[in-house]
Amino acid sequence: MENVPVGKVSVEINSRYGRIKDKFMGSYGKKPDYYARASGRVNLIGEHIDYCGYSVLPMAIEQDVVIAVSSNDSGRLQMFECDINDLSINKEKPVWHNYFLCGLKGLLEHCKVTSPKGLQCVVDGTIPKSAGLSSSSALVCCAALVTMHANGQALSKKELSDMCAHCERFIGTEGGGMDQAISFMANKGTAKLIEFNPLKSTDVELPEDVVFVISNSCVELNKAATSHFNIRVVECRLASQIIAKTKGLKWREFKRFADVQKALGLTLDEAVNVVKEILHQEPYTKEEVCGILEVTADELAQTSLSANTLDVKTFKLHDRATHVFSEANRVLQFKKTCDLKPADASVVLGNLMKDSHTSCRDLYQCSCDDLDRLVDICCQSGALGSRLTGAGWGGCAVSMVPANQVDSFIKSVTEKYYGKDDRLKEKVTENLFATQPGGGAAIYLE
Ligand SMILES: Nc1ncnc2c1ncn2[C@@H]1O[C@H](COP(=O)(O)OP(=O)(O)OP(=O)(O)O)[C@@H](O)[C@H]1O
Ligand SMILES: CC(=O)N[C@@H]1[C@@H](O)[C@@H](O)[C@@H](CO)O[C@@H]1O
Repeated sequence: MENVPVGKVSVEINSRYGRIKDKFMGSYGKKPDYYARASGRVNLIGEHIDYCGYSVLPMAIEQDVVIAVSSNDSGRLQMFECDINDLSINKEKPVWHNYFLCGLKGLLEHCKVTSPKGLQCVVDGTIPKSAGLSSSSALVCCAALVTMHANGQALSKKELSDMCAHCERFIGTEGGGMDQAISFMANKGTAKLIEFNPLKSTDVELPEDVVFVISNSCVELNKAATSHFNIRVVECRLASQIIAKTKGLKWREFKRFADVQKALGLTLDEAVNVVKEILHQEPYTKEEVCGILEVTADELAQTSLSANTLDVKTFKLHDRATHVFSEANRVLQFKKTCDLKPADASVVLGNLMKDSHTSCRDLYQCSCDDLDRLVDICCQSGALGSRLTGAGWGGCAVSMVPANQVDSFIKSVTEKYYGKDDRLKEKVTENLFATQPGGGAAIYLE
Protein backbone atom coordinates (compact mmCIF):
# COMPACT_ATOMS: atom_id res chain seq x y z
CA MET A 1 0.00 0.00 0.00
CA GLU A 2 1.26 3.42 -0.97
CA ASN A 3 2.38 5.94 1.62
CA VAL A 4 2.42 9.74 1.47
CA PRO A 5 5.65 10.81 -0.27
CA VAL A 6 8.42 12.68 1.54
CA GLY A 7 10.24 15.16 -0.73
CA LYS A 8 12.38 18.29 -0.77
CA VAL A 9 11.03 21.82 -1.03
CA SER A 10 12.73 25.11 -1.83
CA VAL A 11 12.33 27.74 0.90
CA GLU A 12 13.93 30.64 -0.93
CA ILE A 13 13.23 34.13 0.36
CA ASN A 14 9.87 35.40 -0.92
CA SER A 15 8.75 31.96 -2.10
CA ARG A 16 5.55 30.62 -0.49
CA TYR A 17 7.47 28.18 1.72
CA GLY A 18 10.08 30.86 2.43
CA ARG A 19 7.37 33.16 3.81
CA ILE A 20 5.86 30.35 5.90
CA LYS A 21 9.33 29.59 7.29
CA ASP A 22 9.84 33.28 8.18
CA LYS A 23 6.54 33.34 10.01
CA PHE A 24 7.48 30.16 11.87
CA MET A 25 10.86 31.60 12.89
CA GLY A 26 9.15 34.82 14.00
CA SER A 27 6.72 32.84 16.18
CA TYR A 28 9.00 30.16 17.64
CA GLY A 29 12.56 31.45 17.14
CA LYS A 30 13.74 28.40 15.16
CA LYS A 31 13.35 26.64 11.81
CA PRO A 32 10.48 24.17 11.26
CA ASP A 33 11.47 20.47 11.20
CA TYR A 34 9.26 19.80 8.15
CA TYR A 35 6.25 20.99 6.17
CA ALA A 36 3.07 19.07 5.30
CA ARG A 37 0.69 19.92 2.48
CA ALA A 38 -2.79 18.73 1.49
CA SER A 39 -4.63 19.98 -1.56
CA GLY A 40 -8.16 21.20 -2.23
CA ARG A 41 -10.19 19.64 -5.02
CA VAL A 42 -12.71 20.39 -7.70
CA ASN A 43 -15.38 17.75 -8.24
CA LEU A 44 -16.03 17.40 -11.97
CA ILE A 45 -19.18 15.33 -11.54
CA GLY A 46 -20.94 13.24 -8.85
CA GLU A 47 -22.37 15.71 -6.32
CA HIS A 48 -23.90 14.68 -3.00
CA ILE A 49 -23.61 10.98 -3.78
CA ASP A 50 -20.41 9.93 -1.96
CA TYR A 51 -22.25 9.64 1.36
CA CYS A 52 -24.83 7.45 -0.43
CA GLY A 53 -22.03 5.03 -1.39
CA TYR A 54 -21.61 6.08 -5.04
CA SER A 55 -18.45 6.89 -7.01
CA VAL A 56 -17.40 10.47 -7.73
CA LEU A 57 -14.97 12.09 -10.15
CA PRO A 58 -12.83 14.89 -8.67
CA MET A 59 -9.33 16.21 -9.32
CA ALA A 60 -6.96 17.94 -6.91
CA ILE A 61 -6.24 21.64 -7.48
CA GLU A 62 -3.06 23.58 -6.92
CA GLN A 63 -4.51 25.55 -3.98
CA ASP A 64 -3.71 23.84 -0.69
CA VAL A 65 -3.08 23.97 3.04
CA VAL A 66 0.56 23.96 4.15
CA ILE A 67 1.60 23.50 7.80
CA ALA A 68 5.13 24.15 9.03
CA VAL A 69 5.91 22.01 12.08
CA SER A 70 8.34 21.40 14.88
CA SER A 71 7.63 18.71 17.45
CA ASN A 72 8.70 18.46 21.12
CA ASP A 73 7.86 16.65 24.34
CA SER A 74 5.60 19.32 25.88
CA GLY A 75 2.30 17.53 25.07
CA ARG A 76 0.91 20.93 24.00
CA LEU A 77 -0.25 22.30 20.67
CA GLN A 78 1.18 25.77 20.06
CA MET A 79 -0.66 27.55 17.29
CA PHE A 80 -3.47 28.49 19.50
CA GLU A 81 -2.79 27.12 23.01
CA CYS A 82 -4.20 23.69 23.80
CA ASP A 83 -3.41 20.50 25.71
CA ILE A 84 -3.11 17.62 23.25
CA ASN A 85 -4.12 15.15 25.96
CA ASP A 86 -7.41 16.97 26.55
CA LEU A 87 -8.90 17.84 23.16
CA SER A 88 -12.47 19.05 22.81
CA ILE A 89 -14.10 19.98 19.51
CA ASN A 90 -16.95 22.45 19.71
CA LYS A 91 -19.63 21.51 17.15
CA GLU A 92 -21.61 24.66 17.88
CA LYS A 93 -18.75 26.87 16.71
CA PRO A 94 -16.93 25.41 13.70
CA VAL A 95 -14.03 27.88 13.88
CA TRP A 96 -11.01 27.01 11.72
CA HIS A 97 -8.79 25.44 14.37
CA ASN A 98 -11.50 22.89 15.21
CA TYR A 99 -10.85 21.34 11.78
CA PHE A 100 -7.18 21.03 12.76
CA LEU A 101 -8.26 19.34 15.99
CA CYS A 102 -10.37 16.82 14.01
CA GLY A 103 -7.26 15.61 12.17
CA LEU A 104 -5.12 15.65 15.32
CA LYS A 105 -7.64 13.78 17.49
CA GLY A 106 -8.56 11.37 14.68
CA LEU A 107 -4.98 10.30 14.11
CA LEU A 108 -4.11 9.96 17.81
CA GLU A 109 -7.19 7.82 18.45
CA HIS A 110 -6.74 5.72 15.31
CA CYS A 111 -3.08 4.94 16.07
CA LYS A 112 -3.72 4.69 19.83
CA VAL A 113 -0.86 7.11 20.57
CA THR A 114 -0.54 7.27 24.37
CA SER A 115 2.01 10.06 24.81
CA PRO A 116 1.52 12.41 21.88
CA LYS A 117 4.27 14.77 20.81
CA GLY A 118 3.83 18.49 21.42
CA LEU A 119 3.52 20.54 18.22
CA GLN A 120 4.49 24.05 17.18
CA CYS A 121 2.74 24.90 13.94
CA VAL A 122 2.12 27.67 11.43
CA VAL A 123 -0.82 27.06 9.07
CA ASP A 124 -1.10 28.67 5.63
CA GLY A 125 -4.10 28.06 3.35
CA THR A 126 -4.75 29.22 -0.23
CA ILE A 127 -8.07 27.44 -0.85
CA PRO A 128 -11.03 29.87 -0.82
CA LYS A 129 -13.09 28.82 2.19
CA SER A 130 -16.68 27.60 2.07
CA ALA A 131 -16.46 27.75 -1.71
CA GLY A 132 -16.91 24.10 -2.67
CA LEU A 133 -13.17 23.46 -3.10
CA SER A 134 -12.76 21.47 0.09
CA SER A 135 -10.83 23.90 2.27
CA SER A 136 -12.07 22.17 5.41
CA SER A 137 -10.96 18.66 4.45
CA ALA A 138 -7.56 19.92 3.28
CA LEU A 139 -7.08 21.34 6.77
CA VAL A 140 -8.24 18.10 8.46
CA CYS A 141 -6.03 15.95 6.18
CA CYS A 142 -2.99 18.19 6.64
CA ALA A 143 -3.38 18.18 10.44
CA ALA A 144 -3.65 14.37 10.45
CA LEU A 145 -0.53 14.13 8.29
CA VAL A 146 1.42 16.44 10.61
CA THR A 147 0.35 14.40 13.63
CA MET A 148 1.22 11.10 11.93
CA HIS A 149 4.72 12.27 10.99
CA ALA A 150 5.44 13.86 14.37
CA ASN A 151 4.45 10.69 16.22
CA GLY A 152 6.44 8.32 14.02
CA GLN A 153 3.37 6.58 12.56
CA ALA A 154 3.12 5.41 8.93
CA LEU A 155 -0.40 4.97 7.57
CA SER A 156 -1.01 4.36 3.88
CA LYS A 157 -2.78 7.00 1.76
CA LYS A 158 -5.87 4.80 1.82
CA GLU A 159 -5.90 4.41 5.61
CA LEU A 160 -5.37 8.15 6.02
CA SER A 161 -8.26 8.88 3.62
CA ASP A 162 -10.68 6.60 5.47
CA MET A 163 -9.53 7.85 8.86
CA CYS A 164 -9.88 11.54 7.87
CA ALA A 165 -13.35 10.99 6.35
CA HIS A 166 -14.34 9.57 9.73
CA CYS A 167 -12.67 12.21 11.90
CA GLU A 168 -14.00 15.24 9.99
CA ARG A 169 -17.40 14.13 11.33
CA PHE A 170 -16.23 15.29 14.82
CA ILE A 171 -17.17 18.77 13.53
CA GLY A 172 -20.77 17.61 12.99
CA THR A 173 -21.16 17.32 9.19
CA GLU A 174 -21.88 13.78 8.02
CA GLY A 175 -20.00 13.96 4.70
CA GLY A 176 -18.80 11.15 2.46
CA GLY A 177 -15.16 10.42 1.77
CA MET A 178 -14.52 12.17 -1.55
CA ASP A 179 -12.57 15.17 -0.28
CA GLN A 180 -10.18 13.29 1.95
CA ALA A 181 -9.61 10.54 -0.65
CA ILE A 182 -8.65 12.90 -3.45
CA SER A 183 -6.50 15.01 -1.12
CA PHE A 184 -4.33 11.96 -0.37
CA MET A 185 -4.69 9.89 -3.54
CA ALA A 186 -4.42 12.56 -6.26
CA ASN A 187 -1.69 12.31 -8.87
CA LYS A 188 -0.55 15.31 -10.90
CA GLY A 189 -2.02 15.35 -14.41
CA THR A 190 -5.03 13.09 -13.86
CA ALA A 191 -8.57 13.27 -12.51
CA LYS A 192 -9.71 10.27 -10.46
CA LEU A 193 -12.74 8.04 -10.20
CA ILE A 194 -13.09 7.48 -6.46
CA GLU A 195 -15.07 4.39 -5.44
CA PHE A 196 -16.06 3.57 -1.87
CA ASN A 197 -16.35 0.42 0.26
CA PRO A 198 -13.65 -0.49 -0.35
CA LEU A 199 -11.96 2.79 -1.20
CA LYS A 200 -10.33 2.73 -4.63
CA SER A 201 -9.04 5.41 -7.00
CA THR A 202 -8.62 5.02 -10.77
CA ASP A 203 -7.00 7.53 -13.12
CA VAL A 204 -9.36 9.24 -15.57
CA GLU A 205 -7.81 10.74 -18.68
CA LEU A 206 -9.61 13.97 -19.57
CA PRO A 207 -9.89 15.14 -23.20
CA GLU A 208 -6.85 17.14 -24.31
CA ASP A 209 -8.82 19.81 -26.14
CA VAL A 210 -10.58 21.17 -23.03
CA VAL A 211 -9.58 23.07 -19.89
CA PHE A 212 -11.50 23.19 -16.60
CA VAL A 213 -12.11 26.70 -15.27
CA ILE A 214 -13.24 27.45 -11.73
CA SER A 215 -15.35 30.51 -10.96
CA ASN A 216 -16.41 31.48 -7.46
CA SER A 217 -19.86 32.98 -6.99
CA CYS A 218 -18.44 34.52 -3.78
CA VAL A 219 -21.51 33.40 -1.82
CA GLU A 220 -20.17 31.59 1.29
CA LEU A 221 -21.96 28.91 3.31
CA ASN A 222 -20.23 27.14 6.18
CA LYS A 223 -21.55 23.58 6.16
CA ALA A 224 -20.94 22.86 9.82
CA ALA A 225 -22.59 26.11 11.00
CA THR A 226 -25.90 25.32 9.24
CA SER A 227 -28.03 22.20 8.86
CA HIS A 228 -28.45 22.36 5.03
CA PHE A 229 -25.87 19.64 4.41
CA ASN A 230 -26.96 17.21 7.11
CA ILE A 231 -30.65 17.60 6.13
CA ARG A 232 -29.74 16.24 2.68
CA VAL A 233 -27.78 13.36 4.25
CA VAL A 234 -30.75 12.52 6.45
CA GLU A 235 -33.26 12.79 3.58
CA CYS A 236 -31.19 10.26 1.64
CA ARG A 237 -31.00 7.97 4.68
CA LEU A 238 -34.78 8.09 5.24
CA ALA A 239 -35.54 7.49 1.55
CA SER A 240 -33.21 4.44 1.56
CA GLN A 241 -34.86 3.08 4.70
CA ILE A 242 -38.40 3.56 3.37
CA ILE A 243 -37.50 1.86 0.08
CA ALA A 244 -35.81 -0.97 2.01
CA LYS A 245 -38.82 -1.48 4.30
CA THR A 246 -41.37 -1.32 1.47
CA LYS A 247 -39.36 -3.94 -0.42
CA GLY A 248 -39.27 -6.29 2.59
CA LEU A 249 -35.63 -5.72 3.65
CA LYS A 250 -34.55 -5.28 7.31
CA TRP A 251 -34.56 -1.47 6.95
CA ARG A 252 -32.60 -0.73 10.14
CA GLU A 253 -29.56 -2.34 8.52
CA PHE A 254 -29.57 0.24 5.70
CA LYS A 255 -28.37 3.82 5.67
CA ARG A 256 -27.24 4.34 2.08
CA PHE A 257 -28.89 4.09 -1.33
CA ALA A 258 -26.02 2.04 -2.80
CA ASP A 259 -26.54 -0.73 -0.24
CA VAL A 260 -30.30 -0.85 -0.85
CA GLN A 261 -29.76 -0.90 -4.63
CA LYS A 262 -27.31 -3.78 -4.25
CA ALA A 263 -29.58 -5.76 -1.92
CA LEU A 264 -32.47 -5.40 -4.37
CA GLY A 265 -30.27 -6.25 -7.37
CA LEU A 266 -31.36 -3.13 -9.30
CA THR A 267 -29.62 -1.16 -12.05
CA LEU A 268 -29.48 2.61 -11.50
CA ASP A 269 -32.25 3.11 -14.09
CA GLU A 270 -34.41 0.54 -12.32
CA ALA A 271 -33.70 2.30 -9.02
CA VAL A 272 -35.10 5.56 -10.47
CA ASN A 273 -38.29 3.67 -11.36
CA VAL A 274 -38.52 2.18 -7.87
CA VAL A 275 -38.36 5.74 -6.48
CA LYS A 276 -41.35 6.69 -8.69
CA GLU A 277 -43.23 3.60 -7.56
CA ILE A 278 -42.61 3.97 -3.81
CA LEU A 279 -42.04 7.62 -2.91
CA HIS A 280 -44.42 10.55 -3.39
CA GLN A 281 -43.26 13.92 -4.61
CA GLU A 282 -44.70 16.02 -1.79
CA PRO A 283 -42.53 16.41 1.31
CA TYR A 284 -42.99 13.75 4.02
CA THR A 285 -43.82 14.93 7.52
CA LYS A 286 -41.85 13.38 10.36
CA GLU A 287 -45.08 11.72 11.60
CA GLU A 288 -45.61 10.11 8.19
CA VAL A 289 -42.02 8.77 8.15
CA CYS A 290 -42.47 7.39 11.67
CA GLY A 291 -45.74 5.75 10.58
CA ILE A 292 -44.14 4.06 7.54
CA LEU A 293 -41.11 2.84 9.49
CA GLU A 294 -43.28 1.97 12.53
CA VAL A 295 -41.11 3.81 15.04
CA THR A 296 -41.58 6.61 17.57
CA ALA A 297 -39.96 10.02 17.00
CA ASP A 298 -37.31 9.12 19.60
CA GLU A 299 -36.49 5.87 17.80
CA LEU A 300 -36.26 7.74 14.49
CA ALA A 301 -33.73 10.10 16.06
CA GLN A 302 -31.61 7.04 16.94
CA THR A 303 -31.90 5.19 13.64
CA SER A 304 -31.77 8.04 11.15
CA LEU A 305 -31.25 11.63 12.33
CA SER A 306 -28.22 13.75 13.23
CA ALA A 307 -27.92 16.12 16.19
CA ASN A 308 -28.71 19.18 14.04
CA THR A 309 -31.70 17.64 12.22
CA LEU A 310 -33.75 16.57 15.26
CA ASP A 311 -36.15 19.50 14.82
CA VAL A 312 -36.65 19.20 11.04
CA LYS A 313 -40.37 18.79 10.39
CA THR A 314 -40.54 17.75 6.71
CA PHE A 315 -38.30 15.74 4.37
CA LYS A 316 -38.25 15.74 0.57
CA LEU A 317 -37.51 12.18 -0.38
CA HIS A 318 -38.63 11.56 -3.98
CA ASP A 319 -36.54 14.31 -5.58
CA ARG A 320 -33.44 13.70 -3.47
CA ALA A 321 -33.47 9.99 -4.33
CA THR A 322 -34.01 10.69 -8.04
CA HIS A 323 -31.03 13.05 -8.02
CA VAL A 324 -28.74 10.52 -6.35
CA PHE A 325 -29.51 7.58 -8.65
CA SER A 326 -29.37 9.70 -11.83
CA GLU A 327 -26.18 11.52 -10.74
CA ALA A 328 -24.51 8.17 -9.96
CA ASN A 329 -25.38 7.14 -13.51
CA ARG A 330 -23.90 10.36 -14.96
CA VAL A 331 -20.59 9.66 -13.21
CA LEU A 332 -20.39 6.23 -14.86
CA GLN A 333 -21.23 7.76 -18.27
CA PHE A 334 -18.61 10.48 -17.76
CA LYS A 335 -15.92 7.90 -16.97
CA LYS A 336 -16.94 5.69 -19.89
CA THR A 337 -16.81 8.65 -22.30
CA CYS A 338 -13.31 9.59 -21.07
CA ASP A 339 -12.19 5.97 -21.56
CA LEU A 340 -13.75 5.40 -24.99
CA LYS A 341 -12.89 8.88 -26.37
CA PRO A 342 -15.63 9.16 -29.03
CA ALA A 343 -15.20 12.02 -31.54
CA ASP A 344 -17.78 14.14 -29.71
CA ALA A 345 -16.43 13.29 -26.20
CA SER A 346 -16.22 16.87 -24.96
CA VAL A 347 -19.80 17.63 -26.07
CA VAL A 348 -21.08 14.50 -24.29
CA LEU A 349 -19.13 15.39 -21.12
CA GLY A 350 -20.37 18.98 -21.26
CA ASN A 351 -23.99 17.82 -21.49
CA LEU A 352 -23.51 15.49 -18.50
CA MET A 353 -22.17 18.46 -16.51
CA LYS A 354 -25.16 20.59 -17.50
CA ASP A 355 -27.61 17.83 -16.54
CA SER A 356 -25.80 17.45 -13.23
CA HIS A 357 -26.27 21.13 -12.46
CA THR A 358 -29.97 21.03 -13.39
CA SER A 359 -30.44 18.06 -11.06
CA CYS A 360 -28.54 19.76 -8.20
CA ARG A 361 -30.58 22.94 -8.70
CA ASP A 362 -34.06 21.47 -9.13
CA LEU A 363 -34.09 18.08 -7.42
CA TYR A 364 -31.40 18.39 -4.75
CA GLN A 365 -31.94 22.14 -4.24
CA CYS A 366 -28.33 22.73 -3.23
CA SER A 367 -27.65 25.74 -5.46
CA CYS A 368 -28.56 29.42 -5.00
CA ASP A 369 -29.59 32.28 -7.33
CA ASP A 370 -26.11 33.79 -7.76
CA LEU A 371 -24.55 30.41 -8.48
CA ASP A 372 -27.27 29.56 -11.02
CA ARG A 373 -26.69 32.93 -12.69
CA LEU A 374 -22.94 32.25 -12.77
CA VAL A 375 -23.45 28.80 -14.34
CA ASP A 376 -25.73 30.36 -16.99
CA ILE A 377 -23.13 33.05 -17.72
CA CYS A 378 -20.41 30.36 -18.05
CA CYS A 379 -22.53 28.44 -20.59
CA GLN A 380 -23.25 31.67 -22.54
CA SER A 381 -19.52 32.49 -22.48
CA GLY A 382 -18.48 29.36 -24.38
CA ALA A 383 -18.34 26.55 -21.79
CA LEU A 384 -19.34 23.16 -23.15
CA GLY A 385 -20.68 22.36 -19.70
CA SER A 386 -20.83 24.09 -16.33
CA ARG A 387 -22.08 23.08 -12.90
CA LEU A 388 -21.84 23.85 -9.22
CA THR A 389 -19.05 21.93 -7.48
CA GLY A 390 -18.73 20.80 -3.86
CA ALA A 391 -21.52 21.04 -1.33
CA GLY A 392 -23.18 24.06 -3.01
CA TRP A 393 -25.62 26.66 -1.64
CA GLY A 394 -22.95 29.06 -2.90
CA GLY A 395 -19.28 28.63 -3.72
CA CYS A 396 -17.84 27.68 -7.09
CA ALA A 397 -18.90 26.52 -10.51
CA VAL A 398 -16.62 24.35 -12.64
CA SER A 399 -16.81 24.83 -16.41
CA MET A 400 -15.37 22.76 -19.23
CA VAL A 401 -14.06 25.14 -21.87
CA PRO A 402 -12.48 24.44 -25.30
CA ALA A 403 -8.74 24.95 -24.78
CA ASN A 404 -8.53 27.56 -27.55
CA GLN A 405 -11.35 29.67 -26.02
CA VAL A 406 -10.18 30.03 -22.42
CA ASP A 407 -9.13 33.68 -22.76
CA SER A 408 -12.40 34.80 -24.35
CA PHE A 409 -14.32 32.72 -21.76
CA ILE A 410 -12.53 34.42 -18.86
CA LYS A 411 -13.05 37.88 -20.40
CA SER A 412 -16.77 37.27 -20.88
CA VAL A 413 -17.36 35.84 -17.36
CA THR A 414 -15.35 38.71 -15.88
CA GLU A 415 -17.58 41.27 -17.59
CA LYS A 416 -20.90 39.54 -17.05
CA TYR A 417 -20.49 38.29 -13.44
CA TYR A 418 -17.65 40.08 -11.65
CA GLY A 419 -17.75 43.39 -13.57
CA LYS A 420 -21.34 44.04 -12.54
CA ASP A 421 -20.57 44.12 -8.80
CA ASP A 422 -18.23 46.64 -7.14
CA ARG A 423 -17.42 44.15 -4.34
CA LEU A 424 -16.28 41.50 -6.83
CA LYS A 425 -14.51 43.64 -9.46
CA GLU A 426 -11.25 43.77 -7.55
CA LYS A 427 -11.15 40.04 -6.81
CA VAL A 428 -11.39 38.44 -10.25
CA THR A 429 -7.95 36.78 -10.39
CA GLU A 430 -8.39 34.78 -7.19
CA ASN A 431 -11.98 33.82 -8.06
CA LEU A 432 -11.82 32.95 -11.77
CA PHE A 433 -8.99 30.69 -12.93
CA ALA A 434 -8.15 27.74 -15.15
CA THR A 435 -6.94 24.65 -13.33
CA GLN A 436 -5.06 21.43 -14.11
CA PRO A 437 -5.21 18.18 -12.12
CA GLY A 438 -2.80 18.68 -9.20
CA GLY A 439 -0.83 16.32 -6.94
CA GLY A 440 -1.81 14.87 -3.57
CA ALA A 441 -0.65 15.33 0.00
CA ALA A 442 3.07 15.27 0.81
CA ILE A 443 5.64 15.87 3.53
CA TYR A 444 8.48 18.22 2.61
CA LEU A 445 11.91 18.74 4.12
CA GLU A 446 14.18 21.68 3.37
N1 LIG B 1 -7.29 29.04 4.94
C1 LIG B 1 -8.22 28.98 5.86
N2 LIG B 1 -8.34 29.96 6.75
C2 LIG B 1 -9.30 29.94 7.70
N3 LIG B 1 -10.19 28.95 7.81
C3 LIG B 1 -10.14 27.94 6.97
C4 LIG B 1 -9.16 27.89 5.95
N4 LIG B 1 -9.36 26.76 5.25
C5 LIG B 1 -10.42 26.13 5.81
N5 LIG B 1 -10.90 26.82 6.85
C6 LIG B 1 -12.04 26.40 7.69
O1 LIG B 1 -12.92 25.60 6.90
C7 LIG B 1 -14.25 26.16 6.89
C8 LIG B 1 -14.92 25.90 5.56
O2 LIG B 1 -15.44 24.61 5.54
P1 LIG B 1 -16.74 24.22 4.70
O3 LIG B 1 -16.93 22.77 4.94
O4 LIG B 1 -17.86 25.14 5.02
O5 LIG B 1 -16.35 24.51 3.18
P2 LIG B 1 -15.32 23.89 2.15
O6 LIG B 1 -14.65 22.69 2.75
O7 LIG B 1 -14.43 24.98 1.71
O8 LIG B 1 -16.26 23.50 0.93
P3 LIG B 1 -16.85 22.10 0.37
O9 LIG B 1 -16.84 21.07 1.46
O10 LIG B 1 -18.22 22.43 -0.11
O11 LIG B 1 -15.95 21.73 -0.73
C9 LIG B 1 -14.03 27.62 7.17
O12 LIG B 1 -15.19 28.24 7.72
C10 LIG B 1 -12.88 27.58 8.18
O13 LIG B 1 -13.34 27.29 9.48
C1 LIG C 1 -16.15 17.07 4.30
C2 LIG C 1 -17.45 16.94 3.61
O1 LIG C 1 -18.49 16.87 4.24
N1 LIG C 1 -17.42 16.96 2.29
C3 LIG C 1 -18.60 16.84 1.44
C4 LIG C 1 -18.31 15.77 0.39
O2 LIG C 1 -18.13 14.53 1.05
C5 LIG C 1 -19.45 15.68 -0.63
O3 LIG C 1 -20.59 15.10 -0.06
C6 LIG C 1 -19.75 17.07 -1.20
C7 LIG C 1 -20.94 17.08 -2.13
O4 LIG C 1 -20.71 16.27 -3.24
O5 LIG C 1 -19.98 18.02 -0.15
C8 LIG C 1 -18.91 18.18 0.77
O6 LIG C 1 -17.80 18.69 0.13
